[in-house]
Amino acid sequence: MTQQTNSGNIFGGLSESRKMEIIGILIMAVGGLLGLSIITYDPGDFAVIQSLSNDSLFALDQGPVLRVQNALGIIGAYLAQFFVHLLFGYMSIIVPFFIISYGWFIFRDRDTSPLLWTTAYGIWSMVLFSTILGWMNINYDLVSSVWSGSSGIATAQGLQKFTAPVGSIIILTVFFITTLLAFLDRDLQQTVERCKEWIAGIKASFAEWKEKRRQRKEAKRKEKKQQEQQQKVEQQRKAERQAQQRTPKETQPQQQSRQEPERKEQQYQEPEEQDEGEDDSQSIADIVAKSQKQDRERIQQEKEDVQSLENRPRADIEKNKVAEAEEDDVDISVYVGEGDEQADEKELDKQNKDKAKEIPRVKYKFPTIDLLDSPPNEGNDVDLDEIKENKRIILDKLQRHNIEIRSINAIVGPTVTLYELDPAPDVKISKIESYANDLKMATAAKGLRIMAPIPGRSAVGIEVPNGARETVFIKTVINTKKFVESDHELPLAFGKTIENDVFMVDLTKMPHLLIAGATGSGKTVGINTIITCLLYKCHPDDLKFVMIDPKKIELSLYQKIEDHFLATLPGEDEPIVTDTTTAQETLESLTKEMDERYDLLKEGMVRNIQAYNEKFDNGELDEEEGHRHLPYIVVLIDELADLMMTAGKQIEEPIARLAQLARAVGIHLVVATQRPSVNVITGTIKANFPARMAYQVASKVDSRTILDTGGADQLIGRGDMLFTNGGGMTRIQNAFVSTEEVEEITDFIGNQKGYNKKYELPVLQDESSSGGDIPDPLEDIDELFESAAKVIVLHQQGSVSLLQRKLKIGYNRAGRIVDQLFNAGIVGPYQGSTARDVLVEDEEELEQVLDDLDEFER
Ligand SMILES: Nc1ncnc2c1ncn2[C@@H]1O[C@H](COP(=O)(O)OP(=O)(O)OP(=O)(O)O)[C@@H](O)[C@H]1O
Repeated sequence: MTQQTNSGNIFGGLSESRKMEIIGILIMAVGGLLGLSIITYDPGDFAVIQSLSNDSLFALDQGPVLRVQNALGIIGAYLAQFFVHLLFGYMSIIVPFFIISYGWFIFRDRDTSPLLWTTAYGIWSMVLFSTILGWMNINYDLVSSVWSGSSGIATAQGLQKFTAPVGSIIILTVFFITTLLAFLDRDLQQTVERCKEWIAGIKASFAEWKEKRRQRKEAKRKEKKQQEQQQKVEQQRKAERQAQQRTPKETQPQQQSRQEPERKEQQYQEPEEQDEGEDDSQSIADIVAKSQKQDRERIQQEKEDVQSLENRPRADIEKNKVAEAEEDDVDISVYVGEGDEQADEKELDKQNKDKAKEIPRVKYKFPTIDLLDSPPNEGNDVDLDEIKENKRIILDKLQRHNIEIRSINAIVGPTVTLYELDPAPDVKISKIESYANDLKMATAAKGLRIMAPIPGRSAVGIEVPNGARETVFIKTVINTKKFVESDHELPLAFGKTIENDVFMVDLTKMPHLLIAGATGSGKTVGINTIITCLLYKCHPDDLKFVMIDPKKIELSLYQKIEDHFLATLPGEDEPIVTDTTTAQETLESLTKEMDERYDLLKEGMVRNIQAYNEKFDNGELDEEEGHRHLPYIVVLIDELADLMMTAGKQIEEPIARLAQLARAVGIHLVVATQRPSVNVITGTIKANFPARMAYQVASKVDSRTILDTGGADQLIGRGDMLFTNGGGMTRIQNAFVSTEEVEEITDFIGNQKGYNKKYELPVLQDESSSGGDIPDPLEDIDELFESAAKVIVLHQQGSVSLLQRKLKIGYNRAGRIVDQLFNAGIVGPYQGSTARDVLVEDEEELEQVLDDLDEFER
């Protein structure tokens, strides 16, 4: 009794799952043993068993039993006899297979119902196949009865009796095919799908190949066109030279210097051409070409974006309608844009903390949001009386000129209010613009700007400055979700648009920025806004600034962040560049840094700095081979005019070169000037800076110089600005960052321990000295060396671009030849961006030098 209870307890104490596991294992064991007995079936075993008496069967002496061949002994022999001999031959192996499957499902505590269909299908297949094999056995004696079993043979015989051999084989074949199809069904569909995908893949690759071929053709066509243009220029020059030969000799240098800018401009305008014919520079040219293509696409995209901004349906701000008035017969609706959603006070700090943790190279804390001043009074107070008064004046003026307006929308921005006039259908919109001065006088508004029509719309826009303007505090711009959550590499939030939206761009996409504005218009604050945005979003590992400030005071506040964020020339004590010579050297060193970065990109087999850094950070590029993490470099120049006045071309050239080529390697320029005249913002500079920011300027001419159109002369100062990136124009109120705020931020960063070693720009010496990397003249001498020497002596000008043009070779090769000419004493040392002196006077002297060289070689 006690025992029973105990045993009952033993089983009762087992969990349900353990019971299932035990049952599962037992079933699998049964299946396994059955399988073993079937596999080791021996037709002779049954005769052995039958010859045994019952006594010998159970006798302790196992001698006769050992004569049974089946691995499972007598039991195995019985089982195999039943399944293999009597039932379905070796096809019976399906039975233990299913028993094991059921055992496994039970062991794993899985639902066994999905096995039902498979079991039914398995049994049917077993019967069918044993019958087919049986049919073969009886008709052709092809297979032994062990494969079909007695049951298979019996079924085949039965079938054949009623349907004759032909009928039976047809029936069996049909059953066979349908059974096979039932099995293949799902797989077949998948196979078809896979085939379809494969064909689609081939089609896509073909289309891609076609597209690439088209692009190649297009590039070739452009190249050809450029060559033709160049040839034309050449012919023109030839003609000019011929003319020169006819004019007195002393006028030549002047003419030459007049031609020089053209040539150099040309050089910068044709980057793809520079490396033509040089294998080693192909990939750099590729990178440049690709980045330029991306620039073009981006500008196009931005054009569309800006247009869509301008075409934005009024419904966007409709919900913020604050008033509607209908005193006279013209409706006016007043709107105030809601602006962007503010982020949680600590969100940016938290995000920055996480970012800093991810970069262990230096212990760094991002400046916190509480360093920035909160606005004293949030929101935009709308002066309805002022708006009604302005409406009255505008309507009054226009009606006097018989211009009928149907309705007016007033959109109140931080600095100006935009009055959108909907003229009657018969009114010629351009007519309104001609009354701009009248309107200005009537509203007594300084800086009234008319857009007739508003781009992309059939309305006329009149921007009238608000009586009381709102300061856009930098905190209200930085602490928005738009800024905090932005994934821009170098995010810049300039300020707010007329609709109170934060205006944001990515400097990496612009890719350089030209800023102009009269003194006191807000440029320096604008630059501070740019730096502040970057400091709040970028880690010092990813960003360095090069600051050039000839005015000496504007950027001096940033000296404190030198150990973290500033890049300088090696051995330079002053972190902020203030004199022209150092500025020139710094810019040239930056072009060298650019070239070095291109080489690194080429070696890393990537096309841009992001991909390169990703590869480097993943450990795919070896530091020992010179690879390094490349931070973005933002070059800030606050007062280009001062530099241009003293160093002219020597400043212009590296700026233009950087502006044209440096984008892909992460060097971006922000250049500001208070003198937007054509000798400061030259054609070359302008051509390479599509993104421009104009603060208030003195005249329409200045506005045209910077924006290619008027408008900046109508701005009202203190951060009121127009921004264009090649597309439309957006009026923005620049966010205000005070000197105190900048000090707080720079103190916060400067008080932290920075990098042990500052980020140094490359040394320039290599290029100018005779030793170093420059090849020995007697070694690996270029086959065009002699021709190059003749060209240089003939033109008395040691310039790389001259060789490029005359010998139709790439920039790198021409540079190498000039170095060889220097080593051979034919040209003088490197002189920055001016051509080298030619030390050989005429061809006769050159012959002598070349002969000496030949002798020396021998
Ligand atoms: N975004 C702004 N919001 C409010 N006030 C501003 C803003 N920007 C500039 N100001 C005001 O205008 C003054 C002049 O600005 P800022 O020094 O930036 O001009 P600037 O163009 O750099 O002049 P300069 O070329 O003479 O250095 C500032 O002291 C400030 O009071």
